[in-house]
Amino acid sequence: MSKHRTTESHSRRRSLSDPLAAFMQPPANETAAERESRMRKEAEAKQASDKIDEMIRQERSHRKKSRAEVNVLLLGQSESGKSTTLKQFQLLHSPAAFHAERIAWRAVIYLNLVRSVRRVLDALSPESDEEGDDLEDVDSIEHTIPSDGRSPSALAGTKVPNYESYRRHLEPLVELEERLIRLLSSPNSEDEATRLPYDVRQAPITAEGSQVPLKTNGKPAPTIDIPQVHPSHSSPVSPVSNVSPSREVSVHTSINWKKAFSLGGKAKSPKSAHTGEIEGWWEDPDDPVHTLHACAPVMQDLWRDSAVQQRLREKRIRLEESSGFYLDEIPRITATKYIPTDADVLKARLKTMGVVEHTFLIQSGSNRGVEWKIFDVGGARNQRQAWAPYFEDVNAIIFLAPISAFDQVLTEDTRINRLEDSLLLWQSVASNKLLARVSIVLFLNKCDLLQVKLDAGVRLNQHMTSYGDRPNDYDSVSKYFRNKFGAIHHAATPNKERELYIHFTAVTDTRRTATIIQSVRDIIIKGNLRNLKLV
Ligand SMILES: Nc1nc2c(ncn2[C@@H]2O[C@H](COP(=O)(O)OP(=O)(O)OP(=O)(O)O)[C@@H](O)[C@H]2O)c(=O)[nH]1
Ligand SMILES: [Mg+2]
Repeated sequence: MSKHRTTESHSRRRSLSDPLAAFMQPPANETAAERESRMRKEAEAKQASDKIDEMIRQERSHRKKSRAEVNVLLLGQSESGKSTTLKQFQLLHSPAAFHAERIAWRAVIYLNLVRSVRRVLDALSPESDEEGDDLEDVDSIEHTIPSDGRSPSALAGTKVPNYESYRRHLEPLVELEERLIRLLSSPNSEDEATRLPYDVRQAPITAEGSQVPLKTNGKPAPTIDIPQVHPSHSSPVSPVSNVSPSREVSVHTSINWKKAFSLGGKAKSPKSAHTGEIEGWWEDPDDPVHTLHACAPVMQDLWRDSAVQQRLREKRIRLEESSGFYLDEIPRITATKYIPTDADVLKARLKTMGVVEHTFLIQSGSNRGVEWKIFDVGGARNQRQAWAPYFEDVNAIIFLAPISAFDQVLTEDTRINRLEDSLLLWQSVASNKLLARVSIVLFLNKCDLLQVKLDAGVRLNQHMTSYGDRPNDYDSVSKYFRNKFGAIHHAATPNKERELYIHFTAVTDTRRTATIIQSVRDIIIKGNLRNLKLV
């Protein structure tokens, strides 16, 4: 009771020194009805005041967005090319850092290569015939939907006489694959032995779906994900890794992931510490390159074997079009002193989980450089819920739709056609009210693969009946996609003034992409200036 009185007398005292508060004080002889009316008015006044506060906050945030920095979000389904586009931004705007990081991609490229070899062996194994060969058995990356209605196994037949010999000679790759995955995921176990050091903050390997996101600065740490081959093709003697469960394996990473793999520190020979000589990993007998180098001739024979090629054709496995394909360059990639080229890094495949942020200082004309933040998100279905929080502060979106994927299905849900998924995703982005004032640039990506596919005779109308009898050539097909995506935006956008910029891209092509990035930069800057005038 006495406490209550004290509080009341405090507020009375405060009110005497504050004329506005004194004015707001209830009259001493206020009736119940007067009190109710006063309370209602006060609540209304508070609501109005909160609304003004919110407007001020929004305006401040808008002004900040328009002036101090540009936030760009890369969106699109998994394997659409978002991370590759980010690499192109790095190559253009921080080439020194990109080059310094090239060596860090060695482990990823090795793993991509080893996994391609394994896919070939899996496709040849007699077990794969016995089990049937439905589309879900192997990563769907290189699998396509048969357009003639027949299952690939119905066509399988060619035997590969040297299969057993290939399998035996390539067995060391089983252990190597396990090691590379371990290296990419758990730094503590092997970094001494391999000269591929890791950031110790990375979390251990986990199956997708059971990941425990690490936190950095309050946000979940980005993770990487390495596609796994379905174990149904394995046998006790098959060179199929026993670290490979049926699901994809996730590897959590942190911002320092690439730094941890770089040439600094342990990637040099211990000798260099004493002599000052720059020596390399090739001196270390435990480095993964030696196993690869030793297996290279057999890998090469396997890939060049006409019976193997025939078998892959029968099974409609087109590894050449899949992510992380290096089988055409085995001698170069497995050379002991191999250093990844820019093109190799752009081709390397690591699935993104979470959101990765990169900052660049971008000069435009006489402008003294504006900070650009580019956010690269995971595109797989279970990753998309992480996108929305980034919508609020975004200035521009680059949406990637891989138009070569019209005959492929999603890895995460093999019932869904990839292009259908892209179209739906595009519609939901284009119609999003939160993004109404955000500039949107559409990359109709993987045009190089589209050309190859159409040239190989794959018909679009077998997968999209709406294409009808139009010619199955690159010009007609690409125009059709442009119109289709354009029409969806036109119908769905809540901002009819918004101009849509569409580019046909192959984001692994550095020269072409550099030109496109320049023009995207100008579009985004222009859009930003326009918004600035509206403030
Ligand atoms: N040939 C060709 N390959 C491409 C193109 N764009 C991307 N790739 C390759 O496709 C694979 C997947 O690209 P990413 O950039 O990792 O895809 P993403 O959209 O980041 O995928 P998530 O991280 O799973 O969301 C990589 O191996 C790229 O090198 C392209 O235009 N042409
Ligand atoms: Mg990615």
